[in-house]
Amino acid sequence: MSFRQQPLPPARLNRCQLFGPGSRPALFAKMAASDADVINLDLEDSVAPDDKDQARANIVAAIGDVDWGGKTLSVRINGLDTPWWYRDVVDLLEQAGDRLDQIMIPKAGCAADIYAVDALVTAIERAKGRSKRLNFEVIIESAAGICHVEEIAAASPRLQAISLGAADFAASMGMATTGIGGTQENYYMIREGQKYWPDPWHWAQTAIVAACRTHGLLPVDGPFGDFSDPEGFRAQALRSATLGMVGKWAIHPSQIALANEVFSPSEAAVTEAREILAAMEKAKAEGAGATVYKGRLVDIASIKQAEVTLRQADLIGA
Ligand SMILES: CC(C)(COP(=O)(O)OP(=O)(O)OC[C@H]1O[C@@H](n2cnc3c(N)ncnc32)[C@H](O)[C@@H]1OP(=O)(O)O)[C@@H](O)C(=O)NCCC(=O)NCCSC(=O)C[C@H](O)C(=O)O
Ligand SMILES: [Mg+2]
Repeated sequence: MSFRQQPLPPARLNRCQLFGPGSRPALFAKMAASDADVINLDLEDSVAPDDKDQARANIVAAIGDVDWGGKTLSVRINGLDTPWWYRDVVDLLEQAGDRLDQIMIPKAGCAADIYAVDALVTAIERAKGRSKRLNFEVIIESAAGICHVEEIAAASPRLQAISLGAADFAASMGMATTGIGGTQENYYMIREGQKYWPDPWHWAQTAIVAACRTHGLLPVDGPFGDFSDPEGFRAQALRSATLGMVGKWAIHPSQIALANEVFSPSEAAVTEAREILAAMEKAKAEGAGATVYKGRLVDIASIKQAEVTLRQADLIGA
């Protein structure tokens, strides 16, 4: 371990982030009643340009009017390359109540993008005497974003989470696909006549996980567009969880239970984590730094691995 300790991410659940367009207020109560840990009301790409003002007004009203329970409530503002984003920030901070927990900044390309939003938010918070600090989450979904992901992760103490936006990322990278996440038909290898399909999102995901873990943020997998393919969603989510991501977006209610299941440690995983800690306690009492558990090596690093599972289980109350 470096002299500098790796900070822990915020201690809150982020297994599923449910999105809904700000232009469809009829969905808001359904989103609030769902099992998603995080709600993302959208002002960006699911809202047509002509509907931006109405969507913003819908969201400002709903932040106070709807009972969001214990969920993390977030609004995705428009990108910094549009004429809408500053009005999104101003209206949300000046007109919506304190229930709003965070805003999501899309298409972050460099640390200065986050700095700019931070400066505006900080000024409004001071001017209006807002006591609750607004948090940020960002989406990495461009070539510039992935190149600068580490500086973006370090850009503001308001930052809590970073997601991969597979659709815009694919477009920005010039990837030959219109799929949003998941297996890509033409991304295959051949061995002894058999095709197999590697994961084209792997590199971007691991870069995001590393940047988040370095700076104590929550790494999140973004959308899986084909909501008629639950097995495809589950496969993608399982890969993301294995790589260290803590959750995934849902762009349809049918994806919420899948995300919650994949990003909640199973009973067997929790039992195994507890047994590893017990085995290491025994080893320590006997003066050993390593021991054998179920025929395999466990050592001091295994304690930290087990603690990852147990921290998540504690948050869920399992
Ligand atoms: C995808 C949808 C447009 C589908 O809407 P709809 O046709 O209404 O779906 P269903 O008829 O199957 O709905 C069944 C019931 O579920 C309710 N519903 C639908 N969507 C939601 C939702 N998001 N939250 C809560 N409840 C929802 C319907 O009202 C039906 O209810 P009932 O009649 O009572 O049974 C729609 O799901 C949708 O708009 N999804 C969100 C789209 C979105 O926000 N997209 C932005 C995020 S993805 C992105 O931006 C890409 C990213 O940035 C990147 O670059 O990768
Ligand atoms: Mg996007």
